[in-house]
Amino acid sequence: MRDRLRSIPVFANVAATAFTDTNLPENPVPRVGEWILSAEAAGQAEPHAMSICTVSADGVPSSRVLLVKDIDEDALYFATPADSRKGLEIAACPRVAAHFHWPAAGRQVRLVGVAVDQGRAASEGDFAERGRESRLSAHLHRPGPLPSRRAALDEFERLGELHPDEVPCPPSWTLYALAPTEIEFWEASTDRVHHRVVYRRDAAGAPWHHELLWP
Ligand SMILES: Cc1cc2nc3c(=O)[nH]c(=O)nc-3n(C[C@H](O)[C@H](O)[C@H](O)COP(=O)(O)O)c2cc1C
Repeated sequence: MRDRLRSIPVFANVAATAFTDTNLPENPVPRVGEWILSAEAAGQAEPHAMSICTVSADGVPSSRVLLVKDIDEDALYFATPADSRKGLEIAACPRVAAHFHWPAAGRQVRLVGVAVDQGRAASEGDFAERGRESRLSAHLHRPGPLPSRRAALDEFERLGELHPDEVPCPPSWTLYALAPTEIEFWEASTDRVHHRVVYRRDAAGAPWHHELLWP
């Protein structure tokens, strides 16, 4: 395994860098969206998927992948059930870390911030924009173990019959804003002298400061 893993190419698709010290915006949040779109243009599948790490009340971290639904000047938005593991952990500790890796673009972004519940109207608005199967599958979220895959398939079919037209938004479906206080942009360079810049601010809404970091 060791030799096999060490033979896998890295940064194979790195293009000429567009990341320059003179091209740094004052507000880095929209730049995350720009990097998502340029990763898509570079051929990255699901470039809007980020891993997000939460922490349990007793300090045990856990991470999973979520889709980013929107980005504005101040935050990234994601949606998930509030009674999921991540939702319960956010309720106990809203501080989260998130991460994108776009191999097709040779880039990553790391974020630290707080997750903020956007309320029922925004959550229902997000739910309404999901495809029918995704709306139905949101109703399959239950606590505890699943007895068999058959049970989930049967329940999915039952839900489809129960809701032939409109699929109601589950009360726990929640749109969250991830308002970052730290964002680090990383871009590979073929000479291995990679680029890093970190932005920090004291709180959401406060001014951003940035500095370059050693590779
Ligand atoms: C590409 C991808 C996108 C996903 N998008 C979402 C999403 O937007 N919302 C969500 O609740 N789960 C999404 N999931 C599933 C989560 O990764 C996770 O398995 C699920 O939400 C349960 O997480 P939890 O037990 O940590 O709460 C996605 C998974 C993948 C691989």
